[in-house]
Amino acid sequence: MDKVLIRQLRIDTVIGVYEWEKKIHQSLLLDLDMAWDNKPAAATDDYQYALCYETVSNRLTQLVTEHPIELIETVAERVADCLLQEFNVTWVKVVVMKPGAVATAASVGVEIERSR
Ligand SMILES: Nc1nc2c(c(=O)[nH]1)N=C([C@H](O)[C@@H](O)CO)CN2
Repeated sequence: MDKVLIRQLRIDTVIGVYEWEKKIHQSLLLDLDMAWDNKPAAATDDYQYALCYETVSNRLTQLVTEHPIELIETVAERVADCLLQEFNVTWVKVVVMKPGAVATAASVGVEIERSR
């Protein structure tokens, strides 16, 4: 299966369940695997057939930062839903990491796979 990948997309936003977290910005790091047939873009060298990783990155940053969110699970689900609905992706793996959330862990996060 062909994919378009985004790695370590940093999104600074209001995220967390505790009151103190609702007053600050914290970084999330997103890894995205998106099923996409890359052959048409490669065969024509035409951008219109490509899933634009820049457009996706900008849209997801807007989506995640537009409202405060408590759980990283909610972030992952909203991101997956956006990719399936708005970008015509048929399968996606979304990893959302919240580095620094647990002082004794390098990072913590969630991973989901969704399809339509
Ligand atoms: N499974 C999850 N557990 C926790 C989350 C979360 O989003 N998903 N969030 C928190 C707090 O916001 C934490 O990150 C504060 O350091 C705790 N557990």
